[in-house]
Amino acid sequence: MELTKIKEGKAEILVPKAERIYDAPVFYNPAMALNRDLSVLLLKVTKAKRVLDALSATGIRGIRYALETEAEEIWLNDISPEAFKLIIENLKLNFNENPEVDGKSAVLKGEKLLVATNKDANLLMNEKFRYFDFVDLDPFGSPMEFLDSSLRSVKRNGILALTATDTAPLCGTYPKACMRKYIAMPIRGELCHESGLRVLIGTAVRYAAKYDLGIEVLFAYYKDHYFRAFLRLKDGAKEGDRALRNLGYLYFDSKTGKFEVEKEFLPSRANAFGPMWLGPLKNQEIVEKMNKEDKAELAEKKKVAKFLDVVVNELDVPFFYDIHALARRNSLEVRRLSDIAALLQENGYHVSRTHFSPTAIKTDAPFEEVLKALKALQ
Ligand SMILES: C[S@@+](CC[C@H](N)C(=O)[O-])C[C@H]1O[C@@H](n2cnc3c(N)ncnc32)[C@H](O)[C@@H]1O
Repeated sequence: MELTKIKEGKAEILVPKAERIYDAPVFYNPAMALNRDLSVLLLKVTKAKRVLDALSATGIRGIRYALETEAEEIWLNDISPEAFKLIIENLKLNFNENPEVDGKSAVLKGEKLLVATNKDANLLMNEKFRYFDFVDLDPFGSPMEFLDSSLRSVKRNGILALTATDTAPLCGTYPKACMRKYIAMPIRGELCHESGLRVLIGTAVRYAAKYDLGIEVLFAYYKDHYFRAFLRLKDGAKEGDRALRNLGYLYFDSKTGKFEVEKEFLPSRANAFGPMWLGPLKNQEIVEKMNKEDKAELAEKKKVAKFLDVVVNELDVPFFYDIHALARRNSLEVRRLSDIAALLQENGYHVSRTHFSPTAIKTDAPFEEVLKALKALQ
């Protein structure tokens, strides 16, 4: 395999040379640098010590966690033998020491303990029962096939980080695939990214509940065609019940763009989308701390700062009004978000931008008020 050296954050990583990322024998996607940056910030803020990068590929994620956070014991795993070899090379490159290799595992004991393994992630996570403070699942497509094992492998009160790149099922392009993977009905159209994220979290909540675990969403977002959720497990049957009470359904009138949500275990009406998580998508203290962290060494510092600014100021209410879609559905002209926001604020409502869409607002105003504001500006 022909390799080239890249730098991301504090890590130097050997990655395969390839025309297209999916042709490479070991996967590396530079476009996911922001995903890794945000994960580094969250790890720094939550101070997790024992971390598993379960689907590690080149090792870049786990190596960055070791170099850029307070994590003390970092495991890097991949089922591919080529990836395992490359992880070992990348450990040597970044820590200037040779790991002790024993078959399908390699250990590097220095200031931090680094363990590379070449196993099926499900097998490893089941072996390491309630062992990790933080488990990161960053797969091709859906994380669902690893979800059960990861819930066993994270300590009770630990953190589970999920990436899902299967946006076509979660955004309703392939509803059957969403029903199979997530046991939920997705929605298409302007709300699909927030809905897809909430379906992903809702599924994790339902899986966790059977272990008498609840979930707190520390931070969840959609960006660049992927979903990401950092979920804190909460120990106990009561916590499981509490999390389930945040599940519910979305109803959408495609003629007007009016949406409604209901927090119920079962839908009360026909044409419901879900079940999905309708609770908060962030812990305000955590995202504010992430935003205050020093970003100088991050790979995408400017993009991270811009993105977190929106997240920190975003109203944490389910769903938003995409002004372009609202105008189109109601045969109106598009008007500036700031003008609509000003009218709503004059009437005592809260309004913010949303990271889900540059052409949308989040507000606690009812649909009719938002429509009235848009009409008043015609
Ligand atoms: C999207 S890549 C991971 C990218 C990496 N996390 C990063 O940030 O660059 C997914 C990886 O999962 C590995 N993989 C797929 N199925 C696996 C399994 N059952 N157990 C362990 N690794 C697996 C693949 O070999 C691949 O390297």
